[in-house]
Amino acid sequence: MGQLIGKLMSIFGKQEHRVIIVGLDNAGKTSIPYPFLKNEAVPACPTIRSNVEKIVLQKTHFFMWDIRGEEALCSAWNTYYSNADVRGVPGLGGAV
Ligand SMILES: Nc1nc2c(ncn2[C@@H]2O[C@H](COP(=O)(O)OP(=O)(O)OP(=O)(O)O)[C@@H](O)[C@H]2O)c(=O)[nH]1
Ligand SMILES: [Mg+2]
Repeated sequence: MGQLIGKLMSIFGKQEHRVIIVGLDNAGKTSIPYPFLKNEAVPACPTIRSNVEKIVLQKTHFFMWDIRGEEALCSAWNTYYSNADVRGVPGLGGAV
C-alpha cells in the first residue's frame, strides 16, 4: 500500500485522479482506501461488481475504484483501466 500511496503523491499537480485497483477475490482491494476515510468501517462482505470511494489528500481528490476479480468481470477491467490515472494490483508490488 505504501508504494501505491507514494505513486499517488508523486503525481500531484492535478486536482483529481482516478485510481483503479484490480486483483483476485479477497485480496484486500476494497480495504485500501479505508485508512484514509474517517469514521467509516470496511464493508464486511465481498464487492458485488465494483466499489468506488473518494479520498482527499492535501486538497487532491482521488476516486478509487476497486473491481471484483471474478473471471466473468475481467473483460470489463479494460474499460476501467483505460480511464484511470493510476492502476494498482494488491500483492503484486504496488502501482503502475
Ligand atoms: N491481514 C490483513 N488482512 C487484510 C488486509 N487487507 C484486507 N484484509 C482482510 O482481507 C479480507 C478481504 O478484504 P477486502 O478488502 O474485502 O478484499 P477484496 O479484494 O475487496 O475482496 P472482494 O471484494 O471479494 O474481491 C477482509 O477480511 C479484510 O479485513 C491486510 O492488509 N492485512
Ligand atoms: Mg471488495
